[in-house]
Formats: sequence, structure tokens, C-alpha cells
Amino acid sequence: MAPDLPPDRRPIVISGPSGVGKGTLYKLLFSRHPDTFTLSVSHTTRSPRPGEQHGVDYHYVSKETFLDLVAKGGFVEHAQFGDNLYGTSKMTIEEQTAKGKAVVLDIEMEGVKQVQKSSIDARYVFIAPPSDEELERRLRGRATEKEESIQKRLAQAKKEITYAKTGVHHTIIVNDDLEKAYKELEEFVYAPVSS
Ligand SMILES: Nc1ncnc2c1ncn2[C@@H]1O[C@H](COP(=O)(O)OP(=O)(O)OP(=O)(O)O)[C@@H](O)[C@H]1O
Repeated sequence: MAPDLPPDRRPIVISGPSGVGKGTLYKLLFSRHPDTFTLSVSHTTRSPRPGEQHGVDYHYVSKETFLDLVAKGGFVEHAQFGDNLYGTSKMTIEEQTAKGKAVVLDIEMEGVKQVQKSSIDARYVFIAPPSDEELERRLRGRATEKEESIQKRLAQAKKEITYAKTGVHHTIIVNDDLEKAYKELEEFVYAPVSS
């Protein structure tokens, strides 16, 4: 088992608006605590893109297999984006936890709501932007998005932030200064188990 494992073994659910810096933050956590964390690998019915690997980027399954797993209650959350289905299987989380890894889930708001209703006992972190303007700057800064997609993501961000204000997360971290936000995340992740 990794010597660096957090005392609280529950999976950590990280959510927040697209472009807020979730990936940047948990990748820092992974690199500063090697072999300790693992990102939960989702199932999808979409085809692998060049360079993607089965079991690494996604578990690629047929629609039939996916729906069968849904019927058996095998997913803690699942959703459809475009024509494709995506989900986090209970087994993936349990297997990784049993292997001695601290499991991190990067999911959007609807997924968070489903996990909260599931049998999985998790810790919830919301990453918030310092301001709407800064979030927009970061989305544009990635330069991977078309204007229409940026507008959609900003509209969705407003919903996510409103949801976070209802107090459903264990912690909200404002990602203003990256190193400061990182320290807050690390402190939360390594906090003693609270009863
Ligand atoms: N504290 C910060 N200050 C300034 N820029 C930051 C900060 N954190 C992240 N960024 C930048 O913001 C951009 C978006 O970050 P990132 O891709 O990690 O977001 P994300 O929340 O994982 O998005 P998505 O959900 O769409 O994958 C990146 O260009 C990243 O370098």
C-alpha cells in the first residue's frame, strides 16, 4: 500500500465548472504523491480516439453491455452526452480502493447528484473560479474551444456555482493562486477522519 495514503479512504469527488482548473489541481496532487492516487476510469460507448487505450482512458463497451450494467445497478453515475453514454462503475471504484489506491472522480454536477444518492460514501470537493471573468479567460486561454462551446460552458458554470452554494460539498476551494488552492486541496485530502 502507498505509504502516503490519506487516512480517510473514501473516494474523492472533484467537481467544478469546466476550465476552473480541476485537472491542473489533481494532476499536481498525483505528481506530488506518486503511486497514491488514481483517477477513476469511466465506461463509455464511444469509440476510442487514436492514441487512447482501453482501461486507461476509458473502458470501451458496447451500448448493450453498458445498458446491461445500468440495469444491474452497476454505475454510481451515468449520463448521455451526444450519442454516447458515459458512467462510473461501482466495481472500478471498489477494485482500485482494494488495490490500495485513493480514488479520485472528476465528474460534472448531474453526476455528483447521482453519486450522492448512491451507496458510495464519498468526499466532495468543489473547485470554484475567483470570478466569472477569470473563468472565461481560462477557457479562452486553453484555445481548444469554439465560441459556442465557451458560451455553453459559461452558462453551465453558473448552474454549477449556484448548486455549490446550497452547501452540498464538504469543501469549496477557490482556485485563484494555484499553489494556495493546491495546499487547500492537499490539506482537505489528508485531513484526519472525522467522525
Ligand atoms: N490558479 C490558476 N491560475 C491561473 N490559471 C490556471 C489556474 N489553474 C488552472 N489554470 C489554467 O486554467 C485552464 C483550465 O484548467 P484545467 O484544464 O485544469 O480545467 P478543468 O477544470 O480540468 O476543465 P475541464 O473540466 O474542461 O477538463 C488551464 O489552461 C490551466 O493552466
